[in-house]
Formats: sequence, C-alpha cells, structure tokens
Amino acid sequence: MEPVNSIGIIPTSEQMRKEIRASHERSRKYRISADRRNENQERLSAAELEARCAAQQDLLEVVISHIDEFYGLLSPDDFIIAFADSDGYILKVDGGSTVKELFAEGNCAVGYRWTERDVGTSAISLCLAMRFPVQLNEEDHYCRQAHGFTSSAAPIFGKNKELAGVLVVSGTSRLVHSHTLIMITMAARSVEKQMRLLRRNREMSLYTGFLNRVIESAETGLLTLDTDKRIWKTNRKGKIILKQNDLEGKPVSVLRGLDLDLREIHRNPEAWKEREVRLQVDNREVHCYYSAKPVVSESDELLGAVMVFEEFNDLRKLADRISGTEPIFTFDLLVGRSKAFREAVELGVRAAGSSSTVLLLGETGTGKELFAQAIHKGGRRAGQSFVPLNCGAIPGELLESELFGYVDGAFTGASRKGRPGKFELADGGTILLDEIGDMPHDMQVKLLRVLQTGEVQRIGAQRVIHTNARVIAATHVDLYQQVALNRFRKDLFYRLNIIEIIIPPLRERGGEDIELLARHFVSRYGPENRISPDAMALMKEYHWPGNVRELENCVQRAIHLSNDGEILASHLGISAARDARRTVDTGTIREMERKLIGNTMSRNEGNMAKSSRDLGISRATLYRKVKEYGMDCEDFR
Ligand SMILES: Nc1ncnc2c1ncn2[C@@H]1O[C@H](COP(=O)(O)OP(=O)(O)OP(=O)(O)O)[C@@H](O)[C@H]1O
Repeated sequence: MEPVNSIGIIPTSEQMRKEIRASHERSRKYRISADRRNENQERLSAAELEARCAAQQDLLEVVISHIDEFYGLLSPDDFIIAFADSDGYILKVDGGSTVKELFAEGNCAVGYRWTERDVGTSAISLCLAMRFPVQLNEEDHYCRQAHGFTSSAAPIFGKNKELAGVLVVSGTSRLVHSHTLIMITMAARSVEKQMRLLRRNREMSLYTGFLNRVIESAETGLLTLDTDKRIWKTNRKGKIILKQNDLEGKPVSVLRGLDLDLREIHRNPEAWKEREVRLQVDNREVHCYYSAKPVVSESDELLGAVMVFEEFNDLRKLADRISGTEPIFTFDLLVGRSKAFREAVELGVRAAGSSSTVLLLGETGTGKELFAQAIHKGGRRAGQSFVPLNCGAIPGELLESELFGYVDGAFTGASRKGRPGKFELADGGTILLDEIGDMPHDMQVKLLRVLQTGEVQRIGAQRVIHTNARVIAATHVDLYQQVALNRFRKDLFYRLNIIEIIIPPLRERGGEDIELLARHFVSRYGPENRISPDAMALMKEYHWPGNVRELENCVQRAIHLSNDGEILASHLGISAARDARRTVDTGTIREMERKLIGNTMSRNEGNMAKSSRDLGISRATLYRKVKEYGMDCEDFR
C-alpha cells in the first residue's frame, strides 16, 4: 500500500478521495459487512487493556491532557474524542455521556480494535493505514451505522518517526468543518512535541544521574566552584579527604591555604597542575596535591572551576606500589636456622614491636635491607610507607635534598615544583638509612637535629614540618671504629644505636644455612635443577665474602650453566683454593674489606666486572670502595 502523500501531512481532497476508494475496496475484500456490526471485532480483556495502558502511560497522560484542552474548544455533548494505539486498540474515549453511549453502540469504545480488518474504512483505520491525517464524512465511512457522522483523525509519531497512535474526533455530520482536521492534527503535533520534551528530560536526568554517579564514585577528590568562588559541589572522596560534609555553598576560603585565582586559572591552566598545598580545615592540616581547571561556556566565558585533589598519603602509597619500593619481606620469609641468625631474627621481631631506632650492622649482602623490611612489616606501621635511602650512593650535595626535600625554585637545577624529602615521605612509616656509615659529616649534623626534634625543613622553606618516621639505619662499616676515629659523630651513633642488631656473615652461619639458602635460591630461580653433592660440599666450604647476595648470584649463574639440570661444582665459579679466607687475616671489618678487595682485584688482574661478581657487590660499589681505599685499578694489571 503506497501512500499518496508524505506521512503526517494533510492530503488534498483529491488524494483523500482516492485513498477512501481504495480503502472501501480493501474493506470489501476483508468481507466486512457494511450493514452489521462485526461480531469478530478484536477486543482486549480487562487485563490486556490494563497492561497496554501501563506500557504507554506517558503517552496516555500527554494525550489525556490534550483531550482536556481540546474540549475547551468544542462542545463535549456533540463530539467524542478518542485515542487508539499503533495497533488500532482504543485506549481512551472522552465526551459527553450521551454521545459516548451513542458511539459505544458502534463499538467505538475502550478496548476495541479499529483497523480496516475490524471495521472497514473509518477515520482511525484509514489514518493507521495511510499515516496521514484523514477526514471522513457520511458515506466515506464503510459502515452504514457511521454514515450520519463526521470523523477527523491524525497520526501521532514517536521516536524515529514510528507510529505511536491516532487521535480522532467524531460527531454528527451536521457539525462537519474542515478546520476540525487541522485542529486534531495540531493537537497530535503538540502531543509529539511534548513527548519529545519528556524524552529529552528523561535522557537529561539519566545523563545527569549517570554523571553524578561517575563523579561520586571517582577515587579522586573533586570540588567545583562558581565564579564567586563558592563551593558548588564536592564528591564523596573529596568529603572524605577534607573530612567535611557541609562545604557546599560556602566560600572556598574556608579551606585555608588554598589561594585560587579563577582568572589566572582561566588564563594559564597549565600553571595550576599538580600543586602541593597544606590545607587548614577546622584546625587540621590536610596535605594534598591538586590541579585546578577552568570551566568555560562554549563562547569561552568563565563559569567557574573544578579542583581535582588527592591526599599526599594516598599518592605516596600508589607511588610505592608502582615503583616497587613496597616492602615484601617478613621474618618468616628470611631463610636460616643457625643459632647466630635466629638470634638476630629474634631481636628483629622484638624491635618490630617497638618504635625505637634500630641500627643494623653486618657485612655487605647479609640481608640488612631484608631485616629492615621485616621490622617495618612486623610492626604497627606495616600499612604505611617504607622509604629506603642509600646514603652511600648519593653525592653529599644531593643527599640533603633527598632527605629533606625542597620548595619551588629552591635552587637552580631543581625542578620548578618543590619535592618532598624521604623523611616526609616516610611520615607515619619507616625510613631506612642504608650505608649510614658513608654519610658525610655535615649531613650527620643535620640528621642528628632531625632525630632530636622530629622536624624537617625543606631546602628553601621557612616552615618546619613535623615528621613521625621510624628510623632504621644500616651499615657494613664498623661504626664503633669510625666513631673512635672521629669519622662518625658519637652523638649521632648513640641516637641511632638504640636497638643494635648484628646480622652474622654467611660463613659464620654454618653449612646448614648455606644448604638451606642454596636450595631456596634453586627453587626460586630454577626449580627443575638439583645440586650435586660435590657442588654442595664446595658451597659449604667456601668463605662467601659477598654473603647471601654472592650465594644468590652464584646459584643463578650455575643454573644458567647447568645443561642437564644438575648443578656441578664447576658451574659455581668459586673454588676453595681461591677462597679469600686464606688471604684475609683478622682485623677490623674495614681492614678485612680492604684486603679482600685487594686480593680479589689482583686475582682477577684488575678486572672490575669479574671482581665485583666474585665479591657479590655491584660494579658501582666496587668502584666507590676502590676509590675510598685509595687503590688504583692499574696496580692490579
Ligand atoms: N635470610 C635470607 N633469606 C633469603 N634471602 C636472603 C636472606 N638474606 C639475604 N638474602 C638475599 O640476599 C640479597 C641481599 O640482601 P640485602 O640487600 O638485604 O643485603 P644488605 O646487607 O642490605 O646488602 P648491602 O650492604 O650490600 O646493601 C637479597 O636480594 C636477598 O635475596
């Protein structure tokens, strides 16, 4: 059935006549009786009617409000006005009771279906079929019963031009007027418009609701401001960070310390990224990083600003996780059963239960950093930051900024924005000052002051920051001797040496620990390998100057070399004959270290890579030590 007109547009009378003729023909073909009411006309049960009305509730509500308005223009005693849905079922009929009864006699009542197959040509059925407004008078209706009437019907379209239903007005034919068709068509358009608005409002509120939920569920604090710098909204996380629930409507100045210049933010948003601030809220300090962005209209008019902020502690934890500095070792992960080692572990467990300063002493590679991690993880600061700093690896001039941080533009070369120091980062947690024995004298003084006052001052800053970091210091250097030689401050030594833990060198832990550790590293790095009895015997005999680290490297290398899964003595790269024990006499740790390095270097003819491997220390550390002991690589070649 090709429509003669575009859908929704009122057709010319010629088009109309043509369509009516075609509809009459179809009615005959459907065997509709013009004289009798169709006994088989489809009708909804009460439950079906209720379900249909519920499914189209919005549309029906809008239609009903239009029907009421329409009656302001017509006489309800002369006309009925009805709505049929897109399947032709009448869902609403209104009018004076007499005229309604009259139409009900012809099944023009709620629940009946009014398609051409049900009733032949009628205003509703033709409008449904052709999808444009129609007006039928007298014999234009197929059924004789309707010949004394005039009916005008207009389609209502919904989303995507889908037919949503038909609005129809009918009365006795003496009241026929061509404007009635225009009126009902305009009413149908008005229903469509109101439905569009309703849909848009619903989409908007869905969208706003969605946006609100996104903002609320963000794990970053958000705060929006209007142009008067009043707080318009804060999200859930923002309220948690600021510990404030009723900021909305207040001036942003209630967050003391935050100096937002909206015009500047608008002019130069880049300059307002990742700023650090210590907000004063209700006499509490909230340490945050924030970025502020302007909110502008399409014409770039400033509407306000949004501030995105995160608490310093949360950022720090995230950074620890990403950078892998999160401690992993606990005491039960430390391998070793020897008495000397267990005693050190026991002391460590006790130290974990207190927050006193700990001094870890032991040769390189004995596991000092592991002990520090286990002490941190075993205590009540376990959930907080563990911040290690190798005081020996950082040049003196940089050490201060590493330890204490600096403020914006504190010195040339510093990044424009300030940076917190390790003490600040470790606030509430633990700072490990590794290689403390190598700390330059002037830094020792500064460190002592921090330990005494619990306060740090960033380089270039006026204010001091209170820090509550637990200090663990570690060194392979004989600190007692260093103090005696005035190379290490006595007062600092006593401040650090509250709980002293000496971690024994591997050679003093005995064969059982060597075997346990060797098997532990095999299972970690190459579980399909086994250690031959000869290899195990050699490992137990060897002196292990680089301690557990050397053993670990040695096992890794052997796994790499063994091709049939068996680690042989020849894969270990050590020999009892080359054992440094034979060339090292007794003396201080430092003296022994100097001799050991000298012997290893001469055995390897000055080859630094090989010597550092043998010693189980990094090449950089070996260079540093060679320099420190005033040696020259050339002497060994
Ligand atoms: N008891 C242990 N159980 C398991 N692994 C250990 C143990 N002790 C040390 N290790 C291993 O030895 C390596 C060296 O340990 P760690 O870095 O703690 O030594 P260190 O004494 O701090 O050395 P340095 O003085 O050179 O900094 C670690 O990577 C670890 O794998």
